[in-house]
Amino acid sequence: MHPTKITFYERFEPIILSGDKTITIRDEAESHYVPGTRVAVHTYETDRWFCDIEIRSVTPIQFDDLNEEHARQEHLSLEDLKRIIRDIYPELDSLYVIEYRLLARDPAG
Ligand SMILES: CC(=O)Nc1ccn([C@@H]2O[C@H](CO)[C@@H](O)[C@H]2O)c(=O)n1
Repeated sequence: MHPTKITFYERFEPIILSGDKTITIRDEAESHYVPGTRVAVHTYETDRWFCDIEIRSVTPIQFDDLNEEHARQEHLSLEDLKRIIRDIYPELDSLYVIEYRLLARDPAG
């Protein structure tokens, strides 16, 4: 079964809902999303739903190959992106770029 839910740290909610953040970078355990499928987005902290996304692609990436284009799609500087990924995944080099588009957001949010 393909996964139909993903969580994000709450601090990224505004840039996801504005459409400025269009990728997330995850480990192998979270790499099994299927392009074309709809996924519910919840906050990591409280499991609150805040939008749905459609998966566009899932692409393997090595940490050392992260570039300015990934940073732009994360709405971060490359330096900040690398620091954040090192905080979440210390010592992990094999990562996955999950590209998505915003489908629906909570009208009350
Ligand atoms: C449980 C768990 O791992 N949750 C994660 C993991 C990653 N991310 C963000 O995705 C991008 C690349 O990693 C960065 O913007 C990260 O902060 C996130 O919001 N929540």
